[in-house]
Amino acid sequence: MGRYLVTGGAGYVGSHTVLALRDRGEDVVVLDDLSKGHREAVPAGVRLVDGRCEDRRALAEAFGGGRFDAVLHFAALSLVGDSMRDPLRYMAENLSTLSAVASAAVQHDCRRLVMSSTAALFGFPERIPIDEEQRLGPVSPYGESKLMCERALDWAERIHGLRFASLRYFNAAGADPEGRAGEDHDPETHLVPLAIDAALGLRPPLMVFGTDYPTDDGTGVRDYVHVTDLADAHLRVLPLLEKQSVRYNLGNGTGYSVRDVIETVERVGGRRVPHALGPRREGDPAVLVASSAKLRAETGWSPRFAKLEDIVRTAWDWRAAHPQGYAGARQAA
Ligand SMILES: NC(=O)c1ccc[n+]([C@@H]2O[C@H](COP(=O)([O-])OP(=O)(O)OC[C@H]3O[C@@H](n4cnc5c(N)ncnc54)[C@H](O)[C@@H]3O)[C@@H](O)[C@H]2O)c1
Ligand SMILES: O=c1ccn([C@@H]2O[C@H](COP(=O)(O)OP(=O)(O)O[C@H]3O[C@H](CO)[C@H](O)[C@H](O)[C@H]3O)[C@@H](O)[C@H]2O)c(=O)[nH]1
Repeated sequence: MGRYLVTGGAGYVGSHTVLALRDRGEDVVVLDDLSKGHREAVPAGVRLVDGRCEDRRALAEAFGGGRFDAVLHFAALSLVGDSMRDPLRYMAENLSTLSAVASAAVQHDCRRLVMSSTAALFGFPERIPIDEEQRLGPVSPYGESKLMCERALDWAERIHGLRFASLRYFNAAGADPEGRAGEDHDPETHLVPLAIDAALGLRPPLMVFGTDYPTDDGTGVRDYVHVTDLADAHLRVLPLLEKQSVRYNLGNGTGYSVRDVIETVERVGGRRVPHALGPRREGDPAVLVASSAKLRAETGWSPRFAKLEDIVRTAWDWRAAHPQGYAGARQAA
């Protein structure tokens, strides 16, 4: 059994990765300030340190209980639109959060770290699918902040021997297939939960951002990857860190348009998705689809939920069972 620290483990991708680690019998500590995450998303048997990654006392408490085999770092500000309004906060906070956690890891003799990176590193990509050789060119402070984090880790490796994996997720979606966790953001900006909530009548009609993209149906195309498959990728890169640091683009490799997502939600849920057509959202590329060939070849990773319909079904089931998200679980407790 190993010991792992998961920062941001009360959040969406982090909590699903905590479940994957626990399912494997690992010992897990979560460090999360609950600014976006939920206490109820941290499963029983996992210690939650409620504090900020930049806070020395919280770090000392998290690292205090014994040596970690690796740190999985999810905690970050992660809203692209928000970052366009508050660029310096995004740059400063995402870098200082990563730096504080990486320094503490080195100090406590843990030299393995996995970081959540993003497709936003590539900005408006030159070619589809996007492999690791493509030019990095973020077009938002959020993307830029994650690129700075990757560069900081390069230096930490050279100077402190801290090995790292940077996983550049494309569009995380779906929920734990056993119904133990799901997506509950406030504000919610992601397409799949917004479309589901519109269908369930939990939110206003969905606004389709742009119908004049150079895509088959004019709407934006993305690579939706199941959150449990993302969690699995984290587990699979851990053994590689014994030898080297790695960077992988992480998606299913198939693009679906906004209209595809709407139709899929309607099919899965058996209800209409009320929606209106609107202008493009500033900074949105037309198409983002990953090549995860390198990850597949080097770790054997392969998505269990390759079809959009299967991803959407898990998200639908969780939301239909938790119309108030984790707040419902709080009231029931
Ligand atoms: N969701 C996606 O589609 C997606 C895509 C690409 C990359 N990412 C990256 O993956 C990671 C997880 O994303 P998510 O969707 O699960 O986000 P999330 O907001 O659900 O989770 C982040 C968690 O970190 C916590 N947190 C934030 N700042 C903190 C701090 N300074 N100290 C302690 N805790 C802090 C929040 O309370 C939250 O629980 C982020 O780094 C994000 O940038 C997400
Ligand atoms: O209300 C909405 C929300 C989204 N969209 C469209 O749906 C697609 C997906 O949008 P999301 O907001 O769900 O996801 P993004 O592709 O914008 O963002 C994702 O990829 C980014 C990198 O580009 C970041 O990593 C971010 O965290 C991650 O969620 C886009 O074409 C977007 O224009 C709509 O039409 N209406």
